[in-house]
Amino acid sequence: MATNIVWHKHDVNKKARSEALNQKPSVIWLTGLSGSGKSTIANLLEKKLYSESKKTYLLDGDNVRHGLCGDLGFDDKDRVENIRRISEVAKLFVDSGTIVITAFISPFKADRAYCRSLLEQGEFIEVFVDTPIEVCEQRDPKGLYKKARSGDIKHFTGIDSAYEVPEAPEVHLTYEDETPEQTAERLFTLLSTKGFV
Ligand SMILES: Nc1ncnc2c1ncn2[C@@H]1O[C@H](COP(=O)(O)OS(=O)(=O)O)[C@@H](OP(=O)(O)O)[C@H]1O
Ligand SMILES: Nc1ncnc2c1ncn2[C@@H]1O[C@H](COP(=O)(O)OP(=O)(O)O)[C@@H](O)[C@H]1O
Repeated sequence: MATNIVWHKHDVNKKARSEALNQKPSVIWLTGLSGSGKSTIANLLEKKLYSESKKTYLLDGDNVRHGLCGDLGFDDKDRVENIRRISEVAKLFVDSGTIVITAFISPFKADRAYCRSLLEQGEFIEVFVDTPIEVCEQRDPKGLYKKARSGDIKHFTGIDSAYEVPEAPEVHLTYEDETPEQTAERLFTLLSTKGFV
């Protein structure tokens, strides 16, 4: 625990940075099972925002686990720490004026709520990518469900590790509704309606 530390207030702040970028920062937090479509949707949404000259950053589970969270595994304790670190990073990006998109399974309600609690009212937009496990398992883009079923991977979400369904997400996506492109377009429209872009 760090002690004897004080918070420094800087003159160039979130408001100034946001005005310079002509956008309002936020976190679009995609949550759902492995293979539900988080990365696909996140990537398309970022491309759309980028094409509109918006400053964005995409934090993606697999990528972050190569570096910042490379020391963490997949038991409950490590998942909690994973999302805690991501939340703190997302907050820093928001302070920089950036629109952050995150694509983590983030299976626990309390951890998603933690990120929300770090931000200002309205800045956290929870998007539940509600693809049933049968569909995710059929897609199995990385072959992980196969490995989990055969016991090669332990603590796999939806098989022998929990996923707590969001109770009141800002956006609830059911996989049959639309293509990933249409979903990204809809999320962009939502950001526009809410005045973020
Ligand atoms: N045991 C187990 N359970 C779930 N997922 C696993 C596991 N082992 C490896 N992987 C791969 O790690 C990606 C999930 O990492 P996250 O950081 O998003 O997970 S979590 O939010 O901490 O639960 C996940 O990525 P996505 O498929 O994109 O969700 C998997 O590729
Ligand atoms: N409506 C949809 N939304 C998102 N992904 C879809 C959809 N339909 C099919 N897919 C496919 O499902 C797979 C989802 O993989 P991915 O985006 O890596 O999921 P996750 O990041 O949640 O693990 C991709 O191969 C994607 O092309």
